[in-house]
Amino acid sequence: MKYINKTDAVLLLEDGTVFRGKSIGFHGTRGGEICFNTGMTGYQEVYTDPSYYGQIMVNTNAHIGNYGTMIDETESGSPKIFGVVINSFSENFSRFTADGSLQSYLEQHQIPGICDVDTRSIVRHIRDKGTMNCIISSEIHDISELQKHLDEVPSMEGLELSSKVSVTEPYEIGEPGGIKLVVMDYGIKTSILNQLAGRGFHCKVYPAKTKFEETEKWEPNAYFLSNGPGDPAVMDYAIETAKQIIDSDKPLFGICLGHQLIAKANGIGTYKMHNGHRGLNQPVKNLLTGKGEITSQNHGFSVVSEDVDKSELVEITHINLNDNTVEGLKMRNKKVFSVQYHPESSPGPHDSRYLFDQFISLIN
Ligand SMILES: NC(=O)CC[C@H](N)C(=O)O
Repeated sequence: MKYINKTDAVLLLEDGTVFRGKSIGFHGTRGGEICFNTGMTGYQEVYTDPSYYGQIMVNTNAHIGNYGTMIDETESGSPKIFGVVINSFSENFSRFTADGSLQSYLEQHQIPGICDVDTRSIVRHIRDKGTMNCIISSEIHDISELQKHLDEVPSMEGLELSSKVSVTEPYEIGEPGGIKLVVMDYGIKTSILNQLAGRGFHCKVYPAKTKFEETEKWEPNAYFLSNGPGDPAVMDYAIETAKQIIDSDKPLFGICLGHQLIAKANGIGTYKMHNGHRGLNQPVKNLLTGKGEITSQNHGFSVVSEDVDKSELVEITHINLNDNTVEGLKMRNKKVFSVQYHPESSPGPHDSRYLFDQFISLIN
């Protein structure tokens, strides 16, 4: 288990904390928002989830890379994370279906990383101090020099990123003849589309900034707002689209960023969390059924619970059992609902996939 690239690497956090380790992936320098994912499996799905665009990922699972990479396990065409922070990185891999090593995958897509660092202490540090920016480098070892590059990394708060990861042209997926569903692509994961198409939806996926009037020309039966990166509060164009869909009275389902946009369209605020929820075992309670579900999550912003309590139009359907944050919403007199977590759960447990069936029942 040896690395091709054994040069020294540095991880510098916004508060001046320095971690030193070895370089993995692409030899270079890149900054982003540091966050951690507690999932024990699924590193490739996580790295290719477009919602992670702009973020540098600390994997709390100690061993990463040991089962290689496989093209069928991507959530988009390329890794969207800006960098990786790993404890024990394995360049060798063992799985007969793998088509390459994680090292070559990261190199090919120019994603830098650092390994041989104490990821437990990094996570404890950012868990206490909160989310912040960071920079990884295997070429600049002088901290004051690296600091200048880190200063140029924008804050995630106030950043619109969906237009950087959305498709550029509309395309269709699923069975013609099925329920016609407009999917607004704010950075959609492939497995969400697979869940929808697999249930017989005929989806037409539109670029993030497509106007509602344009999507209506296709005469859809329902709408879907996808997950995606960035701060929902500054996505005026998408909030406007959500308002128009709601006014049209067509059924609407939103996941993660889509959920936050539905909240914003109803005058409910969002805020940046101290630390986001990123992992595969977040406990959620469905308040409508009283049942619990273990969920897959990836978000750094959340919906203001007090604003929902004051709203006459919207109610909370799901809450997080760790911290009571809002995990699901529905509109009282409309066929509109959303969840903050990821029911497609790739990776993660499949407890929440009933929500896709619920969407079909709502439409019918
Ligand atoms: N997975 C997502 O859609 C993430 C939504 C949003 N960018 C957040 O961090 O909260």
